[in-house]
Amino acid sequence: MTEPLQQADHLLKVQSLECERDDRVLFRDLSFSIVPGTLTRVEGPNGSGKTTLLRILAGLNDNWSGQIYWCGQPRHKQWDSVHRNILYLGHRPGIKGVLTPMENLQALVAGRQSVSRDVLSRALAQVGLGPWENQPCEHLSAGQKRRVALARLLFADEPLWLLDEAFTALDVDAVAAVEQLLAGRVRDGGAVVMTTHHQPALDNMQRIRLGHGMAESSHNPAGEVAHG
Ligand SMILES: Nc1ncnc2c1ncn2[C@@H]1O[C@H](COP(=O)(O)OP(=O)(O)OP(=O)(O)O)[C@@H](O)[C@H]1O
Repeated sequence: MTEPLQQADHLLKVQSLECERDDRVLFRDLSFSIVPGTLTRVEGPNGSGKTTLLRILAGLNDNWSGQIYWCGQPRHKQWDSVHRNILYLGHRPGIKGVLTPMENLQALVAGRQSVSRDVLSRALAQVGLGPWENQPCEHLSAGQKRRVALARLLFADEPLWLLDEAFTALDVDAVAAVEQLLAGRVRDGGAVVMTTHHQPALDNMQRIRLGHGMAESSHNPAGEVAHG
């Protein structure tokens, strides 16, 4: 379980963020806040820096300048809290092909919670993988592999989820199920930041737009507007 966070009006606060790659500015002077109970979509064309931004927020990319605060304090002073309280799912499913969905899910939730095999089995059934529970993942389709990774979200109690292309390869029913999961998470006070080329059927999204050398954020449900 995660520990209580320090009181602050935001989980993440980003100020004047700049990132250059291959001598190209991906974004500059980008400022926004991520507050509890909100959903934020990072938008932009291919190559505009969405994955890069998400990895920076997760602390997986150091190639940036600016300020990043976590719960009111400079992020670099509290990596333990950051790592405990942020869930990052990358655009690749991040599962092992030689392992079964059950074994992958056991590995994904291990270390945070002790969850029985029956509970994991129900979670796999919930994401439509019941019949494939014990097949090696290398024999599954792209969408089924993505479902294995997304089953992890059913056990995720981290206050901030960073999801890169979570809808990729999912069929219509699975997309709707993930949307419901995210909406529920936000209703419960969690925060979600995601990249997706799919237009989610979700209300009150803050948008961060990247691309064409421009970056801006808009419609912060918490009332704060920042721009690049
Ligand atoms: N490992 C890397 N080394 C160097 N440059 C990279 C690397 N990964 C990505 N880039 C460059 O960084 C830029 C932004 O890539 P990024 O993956 O963040 O874009 P994106 O908006 O997520 O794209 P997409 O919509 O295609 O997923 C691209 O120009 C890309 O060429």
